[in-house]
Amino acid sequence: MESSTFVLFGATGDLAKRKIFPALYNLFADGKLSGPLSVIGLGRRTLTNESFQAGVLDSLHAFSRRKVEDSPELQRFLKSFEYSVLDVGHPEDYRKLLGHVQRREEELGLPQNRMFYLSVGPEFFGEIAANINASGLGDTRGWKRLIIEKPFGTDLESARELNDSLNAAFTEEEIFRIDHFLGKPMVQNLEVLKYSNPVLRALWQNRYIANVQITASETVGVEERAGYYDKAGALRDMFQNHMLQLVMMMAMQLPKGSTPEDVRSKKRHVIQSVRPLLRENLAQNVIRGQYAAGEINGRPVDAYTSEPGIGPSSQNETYIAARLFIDDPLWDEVPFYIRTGKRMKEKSTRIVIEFKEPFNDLHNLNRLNLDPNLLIIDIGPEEGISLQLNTKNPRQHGQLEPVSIRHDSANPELPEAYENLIYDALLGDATFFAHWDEVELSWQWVQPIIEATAGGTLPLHLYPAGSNGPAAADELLGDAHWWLDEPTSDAHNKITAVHAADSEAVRPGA
Ligand SMILES: NC(=O)C1=CN([C@@H]2O[C@H](COP(=O)(O)OP(=O)(O)OC[C@H]3O[C@@H](n4cnc5c(N)ncnc54)[C@H](OP(=O)(O)O)[C@@H]3O)[C@@H](O)[C@H]2O)C=CC1
Ligand SMILES: O=C1O[C@H](COP(=O)(O)O)[C@@H](O)[C@H](O)[C@H]1O
Repeated sequence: MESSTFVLFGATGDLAKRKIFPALYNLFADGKLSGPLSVIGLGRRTLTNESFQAGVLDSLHAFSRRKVEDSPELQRFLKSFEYSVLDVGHPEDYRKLLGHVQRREEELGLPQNRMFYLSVGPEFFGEIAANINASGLGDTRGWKRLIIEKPFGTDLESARELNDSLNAAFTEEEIFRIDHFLGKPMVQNLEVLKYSNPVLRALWQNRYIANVQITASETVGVEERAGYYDKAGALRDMFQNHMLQLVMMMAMQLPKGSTPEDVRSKKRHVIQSVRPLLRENLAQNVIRGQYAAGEINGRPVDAYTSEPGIGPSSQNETYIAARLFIDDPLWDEVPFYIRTGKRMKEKSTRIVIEFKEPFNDLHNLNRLNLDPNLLIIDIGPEEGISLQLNTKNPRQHGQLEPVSIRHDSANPELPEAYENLIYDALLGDATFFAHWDEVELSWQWVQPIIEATAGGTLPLHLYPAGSNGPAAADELLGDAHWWLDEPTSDAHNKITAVHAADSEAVRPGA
């Protein structure tokens, strides 16, 4: 890897503290950052280099997966961090920054490779890119790259505008859009699983797969992010990006030895082939939900509308589920059920593949009523793969029963998503970053949901905190059901009953 300067906008913020500093430290400690390191942190507040370095050290103690002990190496790492005051809207601050970057390049003998990481609100992205261009920061004799965080726009139009403003200063090849789900080891493993296991590879198609279920459930609520979340909702916070990326990663098929371009082209093909949502049947295919008061791990929790910073009549969704189809011969008529929500029963990101049971079709007189074979891919917080098979139980008169074969791959030594992604960006490998085409096509697909929500035609279903989501989401699956949902509490059963009897529990749109 060629050495570079890492210019971090938003270096005094939450993401820098929780994810970016620990990721850089772990890469450094693993010996993955070759040559001298130069990180220049930016923010409006005034900090000396020493106080900035002390903040970096605090964040390592709090968030690094690796134990942090004082050593000459640690001191060397901390000394590579310097700080400059920069207000996004002040062009003179960028000229000052250019002087700072050049001074460090000379002091450390660094090539003019510059990584600009925008860990600031998306409203600043366009202005920063323009100022990088205008100030000369982008005129390098080496490479320049831009890492940006989500959210990438708030709808199709704003995403296009944002992309145009970035393209004025950076080419698509220079832009690395982070979707941290793509940095998770098990997501990165998905493709390998398929091409290196002939058994799975053969089964990865509509002939054998009955349906695919992708769940990202969380027990946390809105926390301190009311201002952002009440506008974004689950649709923009998780669904348009992380969930649709998981669909692409799950459904694409690649030959071994594929290039990053092949991966992106296959992903584009998948998202392009997702059958468009029609206004007429949107409510049968998409379920929006919001958590009511409930109980999580034995503790009572408030309704979303009672959370600090959220209005009592908020119509924002904290849960969304959808049924979608991919119009491609490999996936023809295989439903993909996807859902994500806050304040649910458990924290879990998981893909479940339900295989068809050829003997259980209606015309077969020898129906066995077997449980289907399931392939379960646990992405987090526990990582692992399980296969559910049917076998005879000799102690139960040879009765058939399901057994699970499981491999747990959790390992605290494994790099975290941000480490993987920052490392790849430094190498210039864009495989696990979202290409603009994927982002644009994802917004295009969710646009009818945004419009129906704004027009009040997509109802908002309440679900009790601590449940598996609104009962209406079960109906998406018809005769099938969500696999591996933990049993729900009485509260859930009660509210399900209320759903049926009392239209108060289903709020029509705003
Ligand atoms: N935190 C998280 O877990 C996640 C965050 N993100 C995204 O990452 C980005 C950063 O989030 P987060 O760290 O949480 O946000 P914070 O609000 O914690 O930090 C914002 C940062 O931006 C800087 N900043 C704000 N205004 C200006 C300005 N006018 N000029 C220069 N710097 C400015 C602040 O510095 P100062 O106050 O010193 O000016 C601060 O360093 C956002 O886009 C967010 O959506 C994405 C996924 C997860
Ligand atoms: O991007 C986001 O992801 C987190 C969930 O990520 P995970 O890695 O903890 O599963 C979510 O809590 C947050 O609202 C969202 O912005």
